[in-house]
Amino acid sequence: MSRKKAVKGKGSSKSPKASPSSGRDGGRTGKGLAAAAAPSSGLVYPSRPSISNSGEFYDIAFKVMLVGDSGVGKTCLLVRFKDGAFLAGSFISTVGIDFRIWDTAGQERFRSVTHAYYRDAHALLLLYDVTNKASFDNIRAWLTEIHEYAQQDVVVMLLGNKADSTHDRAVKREEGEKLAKEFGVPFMETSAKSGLNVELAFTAVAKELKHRTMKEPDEPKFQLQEYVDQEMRTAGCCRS
Ligand SMILES: Nc1nc2c(ncn2[C@@H]2O[C@H](COP(=O)(O)OP(=O)(O)OP(=O)(O)O)[C@@H](O)[C@H]2O)c(=O)[nH]1
Ligand SMILES: [Mg+2]
Repeated sequence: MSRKKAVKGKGSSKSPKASPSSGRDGGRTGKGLAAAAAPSSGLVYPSRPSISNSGEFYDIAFKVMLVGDSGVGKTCLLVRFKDGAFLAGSFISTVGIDFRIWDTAGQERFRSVTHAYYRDAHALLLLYDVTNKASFDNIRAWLTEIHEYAQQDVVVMLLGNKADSTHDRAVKREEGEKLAKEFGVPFMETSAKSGLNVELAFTAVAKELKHRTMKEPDEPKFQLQEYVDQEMRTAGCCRS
């Protein structure tokens, strides 16, 4: 697995619009978004390092999707990540992995379109809004949908977004933790507004995907939730 061969200035990145759906944001797209869908296996192993839309070389591409009710902050989270942490050059840029993130529309009327894109997703960031109880209650339905349409081994992470909105909070952190435990998925609260845990959410998923692909047979499994908890402890609970 060779490392990334060259990196152009991140600021030069201009992702084409190829979102699987278009919500209120008109289908704004994310970092390194693929112009064409990945092959059905999902994993992209170019015979030689290929160049991504952002002008970076990579050996493997992972497809990550942001899902959840309309208005929970999917697009904002992606924009925050894309314009912040990722630009600083992180874990992802050092291992030569293209991390393609697909922003989806949460509106019901686009749901059937989104389903079609679950199949080859490697990871799903499932968001609810901590100020919107209904978006939290709908998480069960989202998880059912994910089980139905996504790959069995898809990495799912539950994110309670808008954690900055302390006055309007309608869902306690403990409730999010409990639900995540029930479904055996990692969980954290985020804020696209303040940046809380945004980088951590994406890098934790990237680490899990990288580990799965590159791990030696006798290497222990990457513990995503443990990693997240450890990182939050190290950062004194609130990363931005
Ligand atoms: N306070 C606060 N507001 C947020 C946060 N993230 C998003 N918002 C606001 O929530 C609203 C919806 O955000 P979007 O990112 O467009 O939501 P979405 O999930 O992409 O919605 P759809 O595209 O319709 O599925 C916007 O008004 C944002 O400003 C956050 O972390 N904190
Ligand atoms: Mg959106």
